[in-house]
Amino acid sequence: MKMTDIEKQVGDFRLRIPQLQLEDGCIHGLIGGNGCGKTTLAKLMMGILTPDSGRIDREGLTGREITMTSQRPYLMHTSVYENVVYPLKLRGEKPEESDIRPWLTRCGLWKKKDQYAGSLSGGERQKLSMIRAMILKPKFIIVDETLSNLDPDSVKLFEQWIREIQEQSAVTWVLISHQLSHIYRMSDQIHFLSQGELVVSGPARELLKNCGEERLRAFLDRESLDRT
Ligand SMILES: Nc1ncnc2c1ncn2[C@@H]1O[C@H](COP(=O)(O)OP(=O)(O)OP(=O)(O)O)[C@@H](O)[C@H]1O
Repeated sequence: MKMTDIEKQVGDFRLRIPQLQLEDGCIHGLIGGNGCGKTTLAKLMMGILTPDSGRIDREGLTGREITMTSQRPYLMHTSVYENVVYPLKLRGEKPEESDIRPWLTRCGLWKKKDQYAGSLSGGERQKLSMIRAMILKPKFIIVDETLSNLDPDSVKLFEQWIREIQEQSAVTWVLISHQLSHIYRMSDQIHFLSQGELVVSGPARELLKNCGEERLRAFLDRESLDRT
């Protein structure tokens, strides 16, 4: 996906993306402070928002090939199992229990398959939201702070899962997170937003270890101070 000269106003906030290239089949980390525009940018990628000006080239991706999960996932008022099955049925598929079981088993939710989804814990809801996105086998997945409530073992599990999917099906991932260690472990490319502007993009290791860009340097210093 490629964005050029994008501007988008929402309320008092203005997002500016001069140039953003999201290479296919890579894991992209989208970072920046609270309110800098990460979710707004993700919604533009998804097509939930349209830009006021500029161009988005989705390079042949159709709407159903792009999926987004959020920090506070919207779940249907039914069971865990039905929450996974429903989006597949909407696509005209007729999934068997044996299609669903491995996904829920791997993240520990199979034993809760008949439980009302609204009664899940915050972390369990996030896991269910990830499953709902991944099982649709999209080509482009945006994960907006969706792993933020997971315990370290569960984060590891999903990190492994994301890598497997990327390697097997060349899926493009956009990970939005304030957990820089997660971004550092996972990302091929980093994109840093500051106050509504895309400031710098590039290879993750280079930018996170050794970046001369002043605003990114200051952001990384503040984040690591917050963690001590
Ligand atoms: N519909 C809207 N109306 C008015 N302001 C909005 C709207 N949507 C977003 N904003 C504002 O745009 C700014 C960017 O919001 P956005 O959710 O994109 O930030 P973010 O980088 O994802 O933040 P965080 O890290 O806190 O999740 C915020 O100041 C927010 O209040």
